[in-house]
Amino acid sequence: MPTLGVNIDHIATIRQARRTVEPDPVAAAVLAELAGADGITAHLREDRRHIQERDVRLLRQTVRTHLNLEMAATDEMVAIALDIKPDYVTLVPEKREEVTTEGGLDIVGQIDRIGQVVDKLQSAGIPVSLFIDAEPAQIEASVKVQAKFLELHTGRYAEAKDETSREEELAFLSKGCEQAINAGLRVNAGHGLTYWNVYSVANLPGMEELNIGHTIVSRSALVGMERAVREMVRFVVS
Ligand SMILES: CC(=O)[C@@H](O)[C@H](O)COP(=O)(O)O
Ligand SMILES: NCC(=O)COP(=O)(O)O
Repeated sequence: MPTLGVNIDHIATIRQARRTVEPDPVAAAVLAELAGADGITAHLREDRRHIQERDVRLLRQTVRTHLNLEMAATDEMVAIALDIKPDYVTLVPEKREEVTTEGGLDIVGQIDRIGQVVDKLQSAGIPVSLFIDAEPAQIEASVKVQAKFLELHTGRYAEAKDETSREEELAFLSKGCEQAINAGLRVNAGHGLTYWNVYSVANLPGMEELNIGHTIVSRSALVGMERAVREMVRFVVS
């Protein structure tokens, strides 16, 4: 069975809604580890809409499991990664206007650039994972650039509207997972996974780690609501 990497981006999204200091994603990472997370994932977006550079620097000092830094393959991000040295980097595609990451990274279309970034990071001792759709050509290209890991994008599976398309998407992920493992890559997966759809992906043979964020942050806001209100009632009504 795979391990669980907890993505704490959307704790930071709540903080950035007020540009204040709470809730701190670094504190959330500590609690996630205490609850059994095997790794912590944070995506430092170019537009800094949630995670800030300060968060990644503190996470580097405090995370006791492993820190997976998701980032675009830009010079700015490569410089930050080389300085902070996360346990591994996941290269992801980014569009400023998107609500969330749409589709996987196109390795085929920018093989030279991705190859250079992978080489630069891995030569500095930072293993690289590529966040891609489970397309055979993208997997072959990922082997060519000598990435250590793939993260298969599970967004289409998660958003499937009916059982038939969900099964098709699962079969697509399963084939991709098998192709990548046979080619010597290690395979993670993530995006849009929830308490309701994670089971089948977690059972794909050879899957190493699932990175899950939004659904965990959403649930923590709800399961924590009663306690949070009770605590405030004690201060207000006394
Ligand atoms: C690449 C990816 O899947 C994660 O970064 C996750 O989606 C959280 O970040 P966003 O919601 O900002 O895309
Ligand atoms: N790479 C996927 C990730 O880190 C978490 O995605 P989500 O669960 O927030 O959709």
